[in-house]
Amino acid sequence: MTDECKPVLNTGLRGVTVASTRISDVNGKEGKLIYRGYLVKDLAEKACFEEVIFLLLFEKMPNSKELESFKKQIASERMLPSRLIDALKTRPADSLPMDILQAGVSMLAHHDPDTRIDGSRDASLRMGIKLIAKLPVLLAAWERIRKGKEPVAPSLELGQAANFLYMISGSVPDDELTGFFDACLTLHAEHSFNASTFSARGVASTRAHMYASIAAAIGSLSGALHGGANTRVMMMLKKIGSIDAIEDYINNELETGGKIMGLGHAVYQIDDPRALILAPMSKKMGERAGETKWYEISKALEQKAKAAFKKHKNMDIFVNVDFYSASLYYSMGIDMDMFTPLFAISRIAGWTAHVIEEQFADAAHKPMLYRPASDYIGDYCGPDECTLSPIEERG
Ligand SMILES: CC(=O)SCCNC(=O)CCNC(=O)[C@H](O)C(C)(C)COP(=O)(O)OP(=O)(O)OC[C@H]1O[C@@H](n2cnc3c(N)ncnc32)[C@H](O)[C@@H]1OP(=O)(O)O
Ligand SMILES: O=C([O-])CC(=O)C(=O)O
Repeated sequence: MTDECKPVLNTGLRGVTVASTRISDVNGKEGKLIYRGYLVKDLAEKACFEEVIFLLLFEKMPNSKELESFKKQIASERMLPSRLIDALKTRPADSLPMDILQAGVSMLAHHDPDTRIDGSRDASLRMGIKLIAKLPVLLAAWERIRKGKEPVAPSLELGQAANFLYMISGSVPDDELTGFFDACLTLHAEHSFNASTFSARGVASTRAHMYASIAAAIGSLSGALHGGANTRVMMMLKKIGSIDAIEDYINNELETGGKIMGLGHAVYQIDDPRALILAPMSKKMGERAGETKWYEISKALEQKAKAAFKKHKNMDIFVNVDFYSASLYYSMGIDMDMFTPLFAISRIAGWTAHVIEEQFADAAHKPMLYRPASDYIGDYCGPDECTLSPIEERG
């Protein structure tokens, strides 16, 4: 077969089902996202993030007693080893927070005896809960250390959302701010076999432990085409700067083959249901901060980009989760390079559930070690293998 006749195999596994999952479903046609049977929209409106974590890990919504005890369990696991804080203080202040998180997760493994227990579901669950508790504390500690401040010790009383905002600022946030951030955590918590979750599952499929799997997921989430897009959306909004400059920006990107960050999705063929919830939240948070400019530029950019894609590329384009979270976090006063780490301290809930499912699903649904095939383009020496000549004879 000549090269021209060869089928294109760079499919990114789009539409290929690689395993079953009970954790979530992304319906790309209808724009519906379901966590273990519940619509994400309902969860964001009516449940707190800890209820969602419980649902993802234990396959049911908790009752009040279960929730209280689960919240206490998470709070009791928040403290970081002092040697880890000392290590953070040795890192260059301009290290990327996602790199700090990835390295921090690997360092946390050194302190956890559960990593030494091979193959136990209980140990895996314990490691997952420890990571859910510690990841935001690690991030908040870094946010302060890089600015020359001492970390704030985590609270035993506050929930995940309020405690994180408390640890970065040193003051307890009001209920409105906590509520907004809590909903953001719920909206980002899980999304089936996205790139970072698939990375975690790929590592877990080798029976490596929870920390190894989560470190891989964090690396994957950091990329610009995945979770890293939210930071780039804000950079783009700042570069555009005003509604008047939007059209030129879009035309330039489309003409030069660039990407408009926060648009497009590998699964959704309609606006991302999370973006539909985040857009009005961004507007409200802008009003609260006394600056709606970034929301307004986002809204106008969405409309103009949709029209431009139709005109220039004859295709429909849709907003994804990263599009409005950017202006929302910015209005909350969060630094731009912290947006993707915020994604990580939420998605840790989904990742841990997936690692456990990958390793401990019942026999009928147990996934196999991932090992896809590849198409070797072996045209180095024509149709035959290359002759290995001694080093002194090589050109
Ligand atoms: C949490 C998340 O991970 S959500 C995604 C976050 N990522 C982003 O926002 C980055 C920008 N978006 C993108 O790069 C893409 O939309 C992806 C990678 C997310 C998904 O895209 P895919 O399903 O792989 O589609 P693909 O990249 O093949 O795009 C199809 C066409 O639409 C174009 N397209 C898709 N998204 C965009 C975009 N944001 N800007 C410009 N063009 C785009 C592609 O260039 C391609 O055009 P072509 O056929 O002329 O080459
Ligand atoms: O599912 C995907 O490909 C990306 C995404 O939206 C997510 O991980 O939240």
